[in-house]
Amino acid sequence: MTDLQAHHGPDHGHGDRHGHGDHHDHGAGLADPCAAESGAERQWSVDEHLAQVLAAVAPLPPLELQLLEAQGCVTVEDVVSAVALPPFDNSSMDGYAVRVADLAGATKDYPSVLTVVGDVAAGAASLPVIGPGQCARIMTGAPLPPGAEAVVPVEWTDAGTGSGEAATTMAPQGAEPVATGEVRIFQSAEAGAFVRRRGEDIRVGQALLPAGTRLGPTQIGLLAATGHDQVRVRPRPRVVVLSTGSELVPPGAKLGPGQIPDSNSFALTAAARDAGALAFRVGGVPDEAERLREIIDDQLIRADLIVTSGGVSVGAYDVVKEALGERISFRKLRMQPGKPQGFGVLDGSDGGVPMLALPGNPVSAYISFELFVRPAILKMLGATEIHRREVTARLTEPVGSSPAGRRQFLRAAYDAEAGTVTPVGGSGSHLLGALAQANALLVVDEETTALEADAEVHAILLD
Ligand SMILES: Nc1nc2c(c(=O)[nH]1)N[C@H]1C(S)=C(S)[C@@H](COP(=O)(O)OP(=O)(O)OC[C@H]3O[C@@H](n4cnc5c(N)ncnc54)[C@H](O)[C@@H]3O)O[C@H]1N2
Ligand code: MOO
Repeated sequence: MTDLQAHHGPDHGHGDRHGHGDHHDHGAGLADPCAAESGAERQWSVDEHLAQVLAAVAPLPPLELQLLEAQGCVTVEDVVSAVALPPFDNSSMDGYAVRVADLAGATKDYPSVLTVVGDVAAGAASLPVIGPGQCARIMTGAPLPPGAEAVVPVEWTDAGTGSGEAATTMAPQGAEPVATGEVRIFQSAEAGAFVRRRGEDIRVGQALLPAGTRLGPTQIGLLAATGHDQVRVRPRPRVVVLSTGSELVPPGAKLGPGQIPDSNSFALTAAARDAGALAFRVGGVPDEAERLREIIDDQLIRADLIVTSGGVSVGAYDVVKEALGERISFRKLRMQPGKPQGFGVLDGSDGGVPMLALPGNPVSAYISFELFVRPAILKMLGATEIHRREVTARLTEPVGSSPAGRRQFLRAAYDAEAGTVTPVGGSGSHLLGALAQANALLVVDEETTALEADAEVHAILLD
């Protein structure tokens, strides 16, 4: 017995109600493999297993990361702005920087005629001083020159062409851009018109992002805009994903008799990345315990978490169990799919490395990931919300049978507008087609063996 096994909860040895009318449709009319019961062996609830997994993982120690390395990571301290945004008063339009008194009463028929004393492009370092009767050509984002109080867009002017017509661009076709001479302005403007004021977005000393913020594109943009090139976050957990099975070949390879493409390592690696991990896919490992042990021991050096699929049941070639039976705990969970699971903490060179051994059936592996691995990754990331959103919805059609004593997770389509959930495909753990169409998991609790249409149900949203 491993340490983990020694931590079994109070119902150790109770077994469950499984096996007593515990039949459910596996979608393809096959007998339920989960229905075979193994005597009084203790079975774990979903919540007990999850609690043990979460107790064994901790938020990773923080690091300073370059902004783009920190995407998807969670900040560990409040970030305060040392600068103002915008950093200086600047123009929001291509046009002319003016003094408002010079435009009093300006109209199409009686334009104000101003002398253009300079040209201010975005990034301009030296600025002309605008005196009475003067203006400067100015571009969007360029600093407002001293003396100017407002900007008029080029469309309110003749752009210096002398034509008396409103301009459509700063450089009318066929004409040279004019930053000297005179410009006619056909409308008056208020002080501050088309000027973006220093600090109107962010003030110096303003809190930008509180500790615990998950950095998405907009937060990264804000950090860059306020001059941060690095940010202190918890790094992404490094997750090594391994699939086991001698029948597996890489997708795209020619299939020999009995062979199938390895899909789990792809789905699980993608799911780990989606959760915010830095995931490494280690291709299918054949059912050879010694080989698997070597590979896992090699991976320990770079892993914060190891996830395997397959080889955890009771078959003759259940290689994960064979290879690691002494180092992690294997148990049965009161859930469908996902009954057989392994979990433990392996000794790494730099401390313990949690390992979750998920069942090989592709739907079981994915749903197990959603329920146990994803929250573990999010906890390591330091996220405050580690679970998917759950909703209550109205079931559109009956669920004929659900195994007693097991929490069942059915693939489902959730319609947020209608507030409904509809099962998609059967409950078989090999039915990947419907999984790819599902956006939710319909949860049928342990006590419920059938559901009527219109029943109020719980669903876990997958996106
Ligand atoms: N006698 C019993 N047999 C089974 C039981 C049981 O209680 N008694 N449980 C069944 C349940 S439930 C599950 S789930 C599976 C779990 O088995 P393993 O984790 O040992 O998985 P494998 O046997 O390796 O594979 C199962 C199935 O999935 C396919 N598979 C595996 N890996 C991949 C992959 N990377 N990509 C695509 N498909 C994969 C594999 O070919 C098998 O068809 O055990 C039941 N049996
Ligand atoms: O139903 Mo198994 O539990 O296919 O994962």
